[in-house]
Amino acid sequence: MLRAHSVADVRRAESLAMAQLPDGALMQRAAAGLAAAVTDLLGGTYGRRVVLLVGAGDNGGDALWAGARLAGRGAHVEALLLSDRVHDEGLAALRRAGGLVREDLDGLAAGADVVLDGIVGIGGRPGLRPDAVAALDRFPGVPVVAVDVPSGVDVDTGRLDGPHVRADLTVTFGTHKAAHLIDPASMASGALHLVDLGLDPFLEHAAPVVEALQPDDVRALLPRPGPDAQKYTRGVVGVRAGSGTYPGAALLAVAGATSGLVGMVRYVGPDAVADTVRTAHPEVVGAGRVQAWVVGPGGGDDGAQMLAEARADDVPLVVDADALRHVDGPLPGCVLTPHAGELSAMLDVERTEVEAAPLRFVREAAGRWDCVVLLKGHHTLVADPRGRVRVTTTGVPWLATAGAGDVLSGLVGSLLAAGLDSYDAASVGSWLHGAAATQASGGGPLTAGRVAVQIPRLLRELLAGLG
Ligand SMILES: NC(=O)C1=CN([C@@H]2O[C@H](COP(=O)(O)OP(=O)(O)OC[C@H]3O[C@@H](n4cnc5c(N)ncnc54)[C@H](OP(=O)(O)O)[C@@H]3O)[C@@H](O)[C@H]2O)[C@@H](O)CC1
Ligand SMILES: [K+]
Repeated sequence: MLRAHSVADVRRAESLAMAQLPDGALMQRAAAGLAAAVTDLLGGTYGRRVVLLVGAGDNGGDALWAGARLAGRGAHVEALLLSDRVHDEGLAALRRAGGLVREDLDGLAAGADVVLDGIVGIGGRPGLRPDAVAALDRFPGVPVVAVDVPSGVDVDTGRLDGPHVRADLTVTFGTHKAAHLIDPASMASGALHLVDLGLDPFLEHAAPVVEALQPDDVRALLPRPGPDAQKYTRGVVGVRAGSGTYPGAALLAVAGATSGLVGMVRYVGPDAVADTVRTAHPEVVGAGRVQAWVVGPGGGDDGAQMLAEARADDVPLVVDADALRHVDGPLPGCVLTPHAGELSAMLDVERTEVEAAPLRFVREAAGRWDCVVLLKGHHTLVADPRGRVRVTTTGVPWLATAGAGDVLSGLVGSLLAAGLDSYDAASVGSWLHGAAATQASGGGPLTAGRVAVQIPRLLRELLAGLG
């Protein structure tokens, strides 16, 4: 499991670790890891041109010490100091290694192979000062490596408030921070590289702000049939979706549900849609007992009725699309799967507010409806009423395509019916959905149907230990 911790917990862990180490040891570990990552990015050091943007704190100190290491190995390193006071020892080390130091933009070289953003780290406030913005503007198209976090983002929430760095790579220290994983800041972090500082023993009891499932976690959680399995004991999922206007949503939700994780899939909906569903999926049967219902995709005006009928069975539900606006009270054990527009309507706030602070609103929704809420986005969030949050880091931008959400709700429903609790079902389903999309995309466009077809292949690889 990948975990992101709060700034307060990182500070606590760092001070406990530092109490057992010689002065400056953690910064040296950070700088060594940073220099190695920059060397990898550049494919070497000799003759490479490196610009350091250096702020007042230890984040600038990391950049200076890493710059000294790179200069020692033949890189041409120039540091722009963005504050009157910067890390003294780091500055002296850079000078000793032959690095150049500038106090304003004028003397700075015009080109560079990489810019290191050591403006601010976990001690920074959101936004950037004009001198930092001007310095970044000087290097259009040059790869930016953020030191610990892209400067200017809100580290604990992932919110953006004013200008900020857009990194190609973020080299972070000790543990991940929320801003690396949570939208919109996650989009400013680029690729992530974690440098181990030996903080894990000191973070053991700190609850993460968010966590992200990894292939081994998903493999361990996947339901699999025992030797005495029967179709009913494996779980039965029912889908109430589709309408005369949106028959395709029923097909796609059923396609997500028939990924092979349950013993049986039922479909209940208008006769004409049911015929189409059964033609495409002959294994799907009609009404009967289920362990979970998927309600709402393409339901149109029937959303309220679909939800009422599914609730009558007293089994866990996945509530999606046209059923979401009819949720009128707590739904313990269930999963709601809104996108930002649907959640904003449910909470009666502007969509832009939800997009600016998805972590806040997904938590609020999980508390309000006493159930798991899966908020779809670039990095989908899954929150439970206890305040736990998982973030999905699988997937590709091509997955933003019509019908992808229908496949997801069917998939999550099948995991619920197979016996996973609502938090695991939603987060594992979202992980699988993103990973299947990445495979199906192969770097190019994809349709929702192809994501569904890919899921059993992905499961096969995961179960074989290839994921
Ligand atoms: N602790 C450890 O063991 C280790 C820590 N490590 C490293 O330390 C980093 C944390 O360092 P830190 O605490 O010195 O804070 P940091 O983020 O550098 O800057 C704070 C200063 O910036 C300023 N400032 C604030 N907002 C600003 C803004 N928007 N724009 C511009 N300036 C702004 C503010 O000063 P002022 O406002 O007074 O000018 C304040 O003094 C951490 O991210 C990691 O990289 C690693 O070496 C591993 C070991
Ligand atoms: K930074």
